[in-house]
Amino acid sequence: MYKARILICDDEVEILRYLNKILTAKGLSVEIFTSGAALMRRLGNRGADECDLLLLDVKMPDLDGIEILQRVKASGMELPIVMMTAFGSISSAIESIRLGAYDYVTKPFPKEKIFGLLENVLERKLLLKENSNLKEELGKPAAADSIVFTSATFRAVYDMALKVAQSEANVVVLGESGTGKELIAGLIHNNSLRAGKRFLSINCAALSDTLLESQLFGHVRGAFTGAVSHQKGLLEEANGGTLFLDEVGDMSPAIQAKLLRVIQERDFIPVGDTRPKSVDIRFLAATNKDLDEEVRQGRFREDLFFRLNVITLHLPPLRERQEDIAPIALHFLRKFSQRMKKNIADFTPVALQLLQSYGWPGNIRELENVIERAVILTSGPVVTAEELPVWKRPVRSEAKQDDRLVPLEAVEREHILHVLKKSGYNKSRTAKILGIARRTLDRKIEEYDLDEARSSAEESEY
Ligand SMILES: Nc1ncnc2c1ncn2[C@@H]1O[C@H](COP(=O)(O)OP(=O)(O)OP(=O)(O)O)[C@@H](O)[C@H]1O
Repeated sequence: MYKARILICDDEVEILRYLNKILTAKGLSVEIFTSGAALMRRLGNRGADECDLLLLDVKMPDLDGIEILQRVKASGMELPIVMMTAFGSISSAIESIRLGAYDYVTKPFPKEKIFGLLENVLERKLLLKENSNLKEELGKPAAADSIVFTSATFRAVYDMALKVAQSEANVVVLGESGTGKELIAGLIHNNSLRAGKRFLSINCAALSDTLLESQLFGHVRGAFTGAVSHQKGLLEEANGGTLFLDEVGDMSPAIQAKLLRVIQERDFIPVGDTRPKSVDIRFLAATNKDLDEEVRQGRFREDLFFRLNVITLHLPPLRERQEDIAPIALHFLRKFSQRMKKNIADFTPVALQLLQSYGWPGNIRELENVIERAVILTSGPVVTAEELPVWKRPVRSEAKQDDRLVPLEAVEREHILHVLKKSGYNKSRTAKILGIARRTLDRKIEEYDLDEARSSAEESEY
């Protein structure tokens, strides 16, 4: 039998004694800490791998619970945290949920409340494990990362996502590549009534039509050459939960028609089968295409669009929320230095300024890659400008374009990228518009790493 391990941190000895008693009586393994510092020492020395839950008091004299929560989240440890708050301090409880706490309980609490919570956490942990196994098979990591931001622009989207999470409405998340669409979809699921059920995701652009169909609908034995056994599809696997359709704008008309039927009739027929199976799924979808335009052009079915797009969330690109760059960069710095067992605490002011003045066409995914690379290259305690490839291309945010004096090559790079994007990365057309030879364009694309920018920013447009 699996014995769950619970960490409890509170400066009130009475509470610790009470929790220790009821939890050990249930056969759980408990570790208690009377101060934030003691808890952090334990996590620092031994990590949280074999721990299932942290019960954490919000108010403590040495290190407050919110600060500990932030540190644990920033470190990338996968430890669900339940905050314990005093009666009446609801605002800090809500703040802690925003910062990634799993839940909160208000003191004094009956033991049923704690047991209920524990059951949820443990069940969720097992489900997440299953979930990530399945998702690994599909070649994508699970969306269990924490969401970091400080900007009001992102907060508006975040709050809206939490609001719609409670409803059963289907949601379309729009945004450039790498802006966090899948992360937001995961947030919606985790805060919905379906949170205890599965969250599965599939990239509709990455698979051929036949493969996408059999992944979604499953197939019976002998349905097509190579179908040697019966296989459940994601619709069946996600039953009761949420299915995230990434790059939904790339779905072919044939699959669109089949998906519409699933949403309307709440049933589907596996490939090669004759009997429909009923399903109850919430659909979340994302695309970096302009879906309205796709509908106008007749490439995306209007009826499916309306069914999926009950609510739309627009994720702003990183260049429009410059204040988020530093906290997110720091979050990745901690995550990667911990993973690579390095002790890199910060960026030099110049390095940070470079990160903040760059345009991030590949958004947060590009920032993540840049920081991962920097952590590999850094041997000292801080990341300097030398380790950041963006030093070659100090492209600023659009809004501040006119106030800054930037090198000519930065303007040239930006303009070439702009024309490339507008021409759908058609190099001959771009060269013509710019009035330069195709060879010259190729050279500049290489010099300014524009292929790299394009592959991170425009993958699916390709
Ligand atoms: N606010 C954030 N805080 C921390 N990490 C983030 C944030 N937003 C995005 N990320 C991370 O950035 C990476 C890209 O995010 P995600 O995959 O959700 O983007 P996407 O918009 O779905 O990308 P694509 O359009 O390419 O599918 C992921 O590793 C994700 O965890």
